[in-house]
Amino acid sequence: MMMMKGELWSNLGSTMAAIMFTYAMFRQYFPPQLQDYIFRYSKKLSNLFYPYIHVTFDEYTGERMKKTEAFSAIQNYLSDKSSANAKRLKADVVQDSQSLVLSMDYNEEITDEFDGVKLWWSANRSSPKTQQFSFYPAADEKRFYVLKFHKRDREFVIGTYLKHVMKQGKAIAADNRQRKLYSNGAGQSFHGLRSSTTWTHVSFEHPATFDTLAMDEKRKKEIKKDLLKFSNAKDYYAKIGKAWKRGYLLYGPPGTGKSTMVAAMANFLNYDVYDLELTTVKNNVELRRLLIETSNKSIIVIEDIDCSLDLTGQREGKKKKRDDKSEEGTDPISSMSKTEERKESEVTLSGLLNFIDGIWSACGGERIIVFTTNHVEKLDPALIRRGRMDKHIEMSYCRFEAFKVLAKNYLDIDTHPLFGEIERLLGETDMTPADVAENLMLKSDDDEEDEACLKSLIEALKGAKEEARKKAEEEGKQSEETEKEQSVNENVGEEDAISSKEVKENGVIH
Ligand SMILES: Nc1ncnc2c1ncn2[C@@H]1O[C@H](COP(=O)(O)OP(=O)(O)OP(=O)(O)O)[C@@H](O)[C@H]1O
Repeated sequence: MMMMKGELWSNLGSTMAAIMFTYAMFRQYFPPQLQDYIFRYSKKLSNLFYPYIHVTFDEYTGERMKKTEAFSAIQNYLSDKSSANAKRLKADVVQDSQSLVLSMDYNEEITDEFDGVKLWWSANRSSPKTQQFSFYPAADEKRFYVLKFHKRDREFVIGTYLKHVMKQGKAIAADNRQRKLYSNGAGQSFHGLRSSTTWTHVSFEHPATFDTLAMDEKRKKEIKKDLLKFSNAKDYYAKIGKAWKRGYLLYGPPGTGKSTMVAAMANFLNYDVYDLELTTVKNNVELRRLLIETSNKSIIVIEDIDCSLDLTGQREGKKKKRDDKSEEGTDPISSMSKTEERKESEVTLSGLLNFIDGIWSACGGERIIVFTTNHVEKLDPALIRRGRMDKHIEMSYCRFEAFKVLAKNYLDIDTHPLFGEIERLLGETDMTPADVAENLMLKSDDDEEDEACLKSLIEALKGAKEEARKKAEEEGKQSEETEKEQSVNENVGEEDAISSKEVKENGVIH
């Protein structure tokens, strides 16, 4: 046995020596052109017998070194398969440093199978010219994926498989995407000079969904259908030549769930949310800049539109008064800024409408704009006409259907003997879902607590009903008194008219 091992080593040694000797002879006696020629043809010859095709996908492309969409999609596509198949993995932090994603390490290969066809993916990087020890990749290091498949599958891979990889990769990216809530706050201020407003963001983690939204099931279904239809209608909007945008107007009393509805919409469509606070936007120019900066797949919300926009021209007047007051005795720098601010125009209704119809329509797509208001009657019809606000949704007081959703969310119950009384009271009393929810908040884990919550809701509903009755009574009394006063005034007016007539006729002047 020992003898056989020794023989093997000596044979290997002599073979290596023979190869090296032949290679040295070849380099020494063959001219470089001939060497090139021989290499090229030997490669062609070997290709005849090598049945595989290799496709390379670089991470960056072009002079501006833009990250390729294909690389990102492949990275996402392979992340799932890598964690199950690859032996060596590397971990990356994604989603605003909140979760780890595993992918195959460099020089690792994994096998994929699609429709019975076998393919091999490997992750690679080119060795940098400037070698130095560092945790960070060298600037000239290039990363790329290589796909290997049999040449008989060429058509299938190019026509079907790669499309599947791209689609899957993009879908995984959309699922993993950490959505953001943007808000426009004032930028840094320098010596009291306010700089322009900018978007700042935090991750969007509102838990509201259509399942937790207290609303009639039929209306929820209708809204979800409308949203889905919009998000899948890219081709339709292109065909009819309209910008891929949709406007929603949410109106109803405070606490009926307008903000909750926006969150549910964003979670349903997987969109970012831009909370646009118009009162901090200096003028139309700034508004235009902010709107242009919004990204696709987003909901732009303007809450309480009646309070934040100069719909009646009163805002300017109020602001001027405020500025005049505060300018008295202020330092020169801050008073200069206020004078400048006043010279610039405020955000106006026409400015906003122009952006909705014009600029906003011309840049990007897949955007929803939502206006919310507690006083729909105050809004200018021009702002909410169909075409601008395509869908008007009334958020109303809590009725029994909506209550059942809240009872399920808060108490995890579908039915209870007290539901009958609650249904009757909700039909007779106006209470917002926010107030109903307040009563359903559990104070302990006690099983008895469900009943206690429902009883406290019944008491609150009875109280609200009584209050509404008293209010209606008082209002009735007041209107009676006003009517009486009016009729007295009318009588006095008539008497005065008669006496002045008499005076005229009798020609007596006192
Ligand atoms: N329809 C609803 N479904 C579920 N929860 C609701 C609903 N309406 C209100 N709530 C609860 O009440 C709270 C306040 O609701 P929300 O802020 O959405 O009301 P709003 O109509 O936007 O009020 P406002 O006009 O004052 O901004 C929410 O945090 C939510 O818990």
